[in-house]
Amino acid sequence: MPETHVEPKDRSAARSLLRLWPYVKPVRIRLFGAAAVAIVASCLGLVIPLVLKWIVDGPVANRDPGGVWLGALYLLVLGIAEALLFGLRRWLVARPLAGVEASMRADLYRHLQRLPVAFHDRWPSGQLLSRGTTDLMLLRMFLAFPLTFLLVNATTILAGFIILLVQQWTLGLVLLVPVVPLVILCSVFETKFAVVARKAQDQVGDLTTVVEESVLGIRIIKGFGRHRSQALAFRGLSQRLRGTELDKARLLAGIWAFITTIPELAIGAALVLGTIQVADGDLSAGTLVAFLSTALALRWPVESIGFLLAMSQESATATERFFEVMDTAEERETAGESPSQSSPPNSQQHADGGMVFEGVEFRYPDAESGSAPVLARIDLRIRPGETMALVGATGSGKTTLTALVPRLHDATAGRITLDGTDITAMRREQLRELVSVAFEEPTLFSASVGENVLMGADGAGEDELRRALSIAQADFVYDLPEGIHTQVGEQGLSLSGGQRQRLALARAVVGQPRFLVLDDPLSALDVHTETLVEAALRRVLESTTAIVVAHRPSTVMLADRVALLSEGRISAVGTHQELLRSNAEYAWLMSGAGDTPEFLSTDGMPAMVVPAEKDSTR
Ligand SMILES: Nc1ncnc2c1ncn2[C@@H]1O[C@H](COP(=O)(O)OP(=O)(O)OP(=O)(O)O)[C@@H](O)[C@H]1O
Repeated sequence: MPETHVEPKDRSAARSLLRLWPYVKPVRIRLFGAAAVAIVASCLGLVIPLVLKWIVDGPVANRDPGGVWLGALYLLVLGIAEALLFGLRRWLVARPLAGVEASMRADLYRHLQRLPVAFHDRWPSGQLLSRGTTDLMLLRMFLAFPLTFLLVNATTILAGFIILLVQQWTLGLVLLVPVVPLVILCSVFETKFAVVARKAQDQVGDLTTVVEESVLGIRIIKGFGRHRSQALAFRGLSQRLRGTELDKARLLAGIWAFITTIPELAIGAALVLGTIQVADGDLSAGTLVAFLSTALALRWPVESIGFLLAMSQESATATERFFEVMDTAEERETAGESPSQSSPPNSQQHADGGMVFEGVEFRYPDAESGSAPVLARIDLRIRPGETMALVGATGSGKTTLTALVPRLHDATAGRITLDGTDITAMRREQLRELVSVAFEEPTLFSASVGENVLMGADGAGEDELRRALSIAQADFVYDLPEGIHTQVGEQGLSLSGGQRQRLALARAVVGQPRFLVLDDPLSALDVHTETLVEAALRRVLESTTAIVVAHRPSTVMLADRVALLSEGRISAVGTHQELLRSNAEYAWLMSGAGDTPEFLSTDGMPAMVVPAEKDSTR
């Protein structure tokens, strides 16, 4: 089960939240306008006690019913104005903040597309999903509510205390006493809450990963009857999240209790002192009523500070989680030339054309230091128009080698050239126009069959689509309910493995690429379909330079020559027949499991390994 929890660094919530400024800047006028409207609305609430004082000391003391009615009318107008202004505030922020959320989400998605494959290998998908959904929703809510109300409430509290001190400064000082302990308590609360907020948000990410894996792997779970153990594991994770949420609730309840009780005690003390002053004739009854009403009107702005701080902490955590992804460096662009200078290779210009690997070495970024590289000293030349099969035992590095050509990973040493141009000197878009890929595990997207295939080439039309479908022997699509417009489900689950592979193959050939990289693309086809696809593919391969990972002799037959990969090194290059005759390991790999060719040693291991052809790069 994935579990990702990052302890919050020694950080300031305000500094984290300030990073949102570039997104907020375009809507700042509306946001500040809404805050100003809310401040006016909130301060209108503070005028109500002053009207009460006027009613008590004036019309009530003078037994003037007309004055009381007038006072009531003032109160009604103030109440309606307050409500309308709060409504206006909400209207002002709703649309721009939805826009802020959408643009952050779009940036995150675009960035994810540009991050190297190594990043996606490392990060659980649920962590990325939760950052793009729950975290961004939290941030929209923060900008709409806590951010404004922290400002509004702080201003209201300040204005309220000025009114209290002006009315009766001794009683006002009594209410100011709790400020010091409350500030200390709030800062302790913030530190503790930051830790659990981060934990909870990371746990939501872990939970999302499990849900996603379970949905995608539902066939395996059902097939192996693992639903109970999966459910149990899921329950374990959700219990852990529940525990963290309860920790959050406990902290919030604690701060809430203090924030409510301490000011109440101060108001109680002010009430007793005020009553004594009224009895002594030092204070008018109206002033005491107004003083207490103002103090009570400040209760909500003070009490709300607890959960506003909590929401701000969660939002600071969400901001950090968002920028953890956004701060990760995108794929490196061209090393030497600037993108505008680089031009696609021209096979006519280069005698040294084709696909050439020169001293290529590769080590995965997360490999242990000191461990052997996955690929080492790879020198291989695939001539223009030639098809090279790549054969090797499981784990020998075939997929890794093919992934270097479209730069899904960058070689850690050496270089790869296409028709004489170093692939690192090309823009990635150019490179990926030149090179098409089809992997053993074909991924289809939630789109129509046609759209899935046409993803392989910009600007290709229906003619190219039909040609590609024909090459890949994917004519079955015309029998689907809506032909090429049939939507295939997430990952094409509604299609068989062989059908998906044929569509992935069609996608690889639709753009008639100059270079093709096929990672065992026919493994899920029945022998008859495989024969048909091979016949059509042979025509395509004639006009491209291709590298094809092959596990079976039938796939090897598509190739002009074969390169044997042994433990990350090219150990032999030759035609299928040559290698069958001269290389025991190759013969063993091609013979199928259980077969023990006569030239293998008695322990079943290859008796000899032919070294790589000296001139394999020529
Ligand atoms: N993302 C990764 N991070 C670290 N190591 C990896 C990663 N992907 C593959 N490896 C390791 O690299 C080695 C070569 O893997 P690769 O998938 O290239 O082998 P392969 O020859 O294609 O195997 P197969 O025939 O089974 O598909 C293996 O030891 C594998 O464990």
